[in-house]
Amino acid sequence: MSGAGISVTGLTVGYGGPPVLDHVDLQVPAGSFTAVLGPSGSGKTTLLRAIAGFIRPDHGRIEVRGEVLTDGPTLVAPERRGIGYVRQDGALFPHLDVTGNITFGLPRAERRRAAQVEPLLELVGLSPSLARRRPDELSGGQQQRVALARALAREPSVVLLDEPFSSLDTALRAATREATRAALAARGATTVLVTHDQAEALSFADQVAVMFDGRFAQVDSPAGVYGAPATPEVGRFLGDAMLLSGQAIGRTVHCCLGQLDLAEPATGDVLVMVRPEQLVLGEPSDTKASVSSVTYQGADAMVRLDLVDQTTRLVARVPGNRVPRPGDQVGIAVPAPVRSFPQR
Ligand SMILES: Nc1ncnc2c1ncn2[C@@H]1O[C@H](COP(=O)(O)OP(=O)(O)OP(=O)(O)O)[C@@H](O)[C@H]1O
Repeated sequence: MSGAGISVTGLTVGYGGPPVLDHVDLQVPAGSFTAVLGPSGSGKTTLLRAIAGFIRPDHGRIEVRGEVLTDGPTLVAPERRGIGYVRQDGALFPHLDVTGNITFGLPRAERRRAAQVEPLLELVGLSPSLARRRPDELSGGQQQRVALARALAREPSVVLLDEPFSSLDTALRAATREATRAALAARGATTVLVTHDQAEALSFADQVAVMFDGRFAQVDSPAGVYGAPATPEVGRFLGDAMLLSGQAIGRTVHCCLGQLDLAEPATGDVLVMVRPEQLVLGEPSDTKASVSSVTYQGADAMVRLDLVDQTTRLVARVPGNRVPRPGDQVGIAVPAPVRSFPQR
């Protein structure tokens, strides 16, 4: 197995009914970060719970650090897996202070050594002055970091994070995510993060596994799933994407935006995927459009366009200092090669 991290093979879970996970394979190299990204109900938490040992699957094998933990009759108990698991809600004990929460799972002799809590708090970006506070005296982001420190206290080499940042507001979310990633990287932990937030998955992970209906549609680098999605559905799920009908011949495709270069050769009827940042607006040219509306966002703006003489509606992301006005006529160029999918 690659780097003796996590290896999942043929994992099928049905909870007594039709499969919620259907022959799922996943390799997470040791010390790397994988994000499992998918819509609500696609099976992400089920996968994490199976790796943690809370579920006996119908089929499949789970190895961690080269050791078989789940396979047929073999089901190593969760507490014997050496895996840290951070749940969505953090789940701190309300009657224990920060130190009590962090040391809770440790052997009794180690619990008394409060000194070891301080480096853990620093590792997750929390001030040691918070050590005696109870959870209700902490912000949501601080509580999440305490939950992470608790998971790290046993020094697990594998950490599973189930949407741990979803209850936080945008700024706190980014800061907590970065502190968490840095803390895990400092420990060399093998990490799986479950999320339905594509920006979170792309920024956190070395590898993104996109899950729909209990199967992985694509497992690839962040640039791979965003820039070269395996299917139109993956393309749409990873960010804004326009899918336009076209005819491909080799490295060229004809569509409503004219003749565009293809990143990969194709033939016949295709769907062309164009992301808003790939449209470059300029002086009216062969491909003309009128601006129907603009949403200014500071650094950039989303410009909705109607192609002249056609019914096609498009959206372009343009720099915030070069924003056209509604009613303007503009030319559209697509200088970078685009992706296409066979028409089904
Ligand atoms: N204990 C259970 N018994 C029966 N069905 C379950 C159980 N837990 C989850 N399911 C079902 O399995 C499917 C996948 O659930 P899961 O929680 O793994 O999805 P998810 O992708 O993590 O969703 P979310 O993003 O909403 O947390 C859902 O249809 C859910 O209803």
